[in-house]
Amino acid sequence: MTTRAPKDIDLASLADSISADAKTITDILNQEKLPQPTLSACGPMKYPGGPEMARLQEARMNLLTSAWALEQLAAGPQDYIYWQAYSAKHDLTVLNAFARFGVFEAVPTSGDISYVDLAAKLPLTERQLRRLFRHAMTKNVFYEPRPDHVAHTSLSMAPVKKRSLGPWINHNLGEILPASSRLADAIEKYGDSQEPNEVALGIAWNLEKGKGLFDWFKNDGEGSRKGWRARQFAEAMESMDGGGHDVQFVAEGFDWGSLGEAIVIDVGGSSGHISISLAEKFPALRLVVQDLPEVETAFDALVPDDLKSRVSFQAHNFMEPQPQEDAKVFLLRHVLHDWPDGIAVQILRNLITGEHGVMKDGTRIVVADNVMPLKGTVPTPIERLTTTADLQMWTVLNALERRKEDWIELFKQVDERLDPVAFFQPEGSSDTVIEVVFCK
Ligand SMILES: C[S@@+](CC[C@H](N)C(=O)[O-])C[C@H]1O[C@@H](n2cnc3c(N)ncnc32)[C@H](O)[C@@H]1O
Repeated sequence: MTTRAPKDIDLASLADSISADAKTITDILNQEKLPQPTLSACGPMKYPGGPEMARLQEARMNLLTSAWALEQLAAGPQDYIYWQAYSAKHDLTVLNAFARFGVFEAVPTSGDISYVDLAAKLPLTERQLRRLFRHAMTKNVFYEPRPDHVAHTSLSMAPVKKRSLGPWINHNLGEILPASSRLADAIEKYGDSQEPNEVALGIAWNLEKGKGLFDWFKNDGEGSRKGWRARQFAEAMESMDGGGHDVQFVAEGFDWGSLGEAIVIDVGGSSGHISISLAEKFPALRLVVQDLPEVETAFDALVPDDLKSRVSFQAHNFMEPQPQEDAKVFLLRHVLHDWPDGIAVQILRNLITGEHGVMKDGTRIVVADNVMPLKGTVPTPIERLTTTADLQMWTVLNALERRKEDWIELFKQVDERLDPVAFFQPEGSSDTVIEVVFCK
């Protein structure tokens, strides 16, 4: 894959490639008798994935890349930057308000509703609703099928059909967006600090000195509400199944079937969505999800009855030595990227030297995380997921997304006996699955 030089990008060539890629996608969906993408509320939620859809996914990535450039050329440089600075933040704030006040769910999934009737169902006035909707509709989030009435499009239906998108919006736009807007302030205040507490998040939320993201999540709220942010975060993580983070990629990235009957520890496994999907696919596995105690209620709500005998929850702080001794694999998905090197080293060492002594020979650590790609080696939409994750980690924890050589160096720093034997990035995945073997 090569990056095109700016001088080679023009309106006519973009329009041609968009037309060709759109035709490829349409034809493949027709051949497979699958529905076409649409903004109509009843449309499909996402494109089909898997290795057999590689050609469709490639065309889709090209189409997105070209469409973004087309928008920029159509706007022109001055207007594009001006509009970005002016309008884009409000695209996000309307989504945040819709999620916070239950607007997505309050609009009927078929037919429409008047602004007056909607206001009667919600803690928002008719005037507030009209203003929020008016802006959202410019980006096809809801539409007005007749005057003074609002109805769903496929975009506004997404959080209704996939409930975890609500907590995903609340976390990203309610909690992280105020912090992102303070990144420049954090740079001015802390320079290039690697301390997890000297971050934009702390400035935005006025966090107590020395307290970081997960302390805040655990402790915010009073009485039964205490820890509500940790629970919301766990629900938000469930929506990380799609957009390059599909849960199937963890299953595809390592030969779980070869383990036979085995115990797998899902370290920092949140509400267990990855363990549940592995348990469904690999019936010989037993999985233990370890996370902060505040997350257990979210786990209880998610784990299906028929998997309860094979997927369990254990409250465990990974800053302390590992209590499980019989595991064949420790899985860490989207955990190490949350921490700067010094702390990531400590988390991994706590696995190697646990409460019961040193890890057995041949035990594996499977890491599913971004490996920062070399520039121009992955499609732009996938690259944007890695750069987004990198900035998000910087903003909230002074952590980072690592390049392959950074990962190799990290394992070496932890223990010379750790051998990263495979780096595998499933087709369409933004994450790479890294298999690390402990050899005594
Ligand atoms: C980014 S999430 C990843 C969740 C999950 N592995 C996934 O792939 O969706 C990081 C997880 O680490 C957990 N965590 C943070 N600090 C922890 C600690 N000290 N001990 C155990 N878990 C912790 C958080 O509660 C959260 O569930």
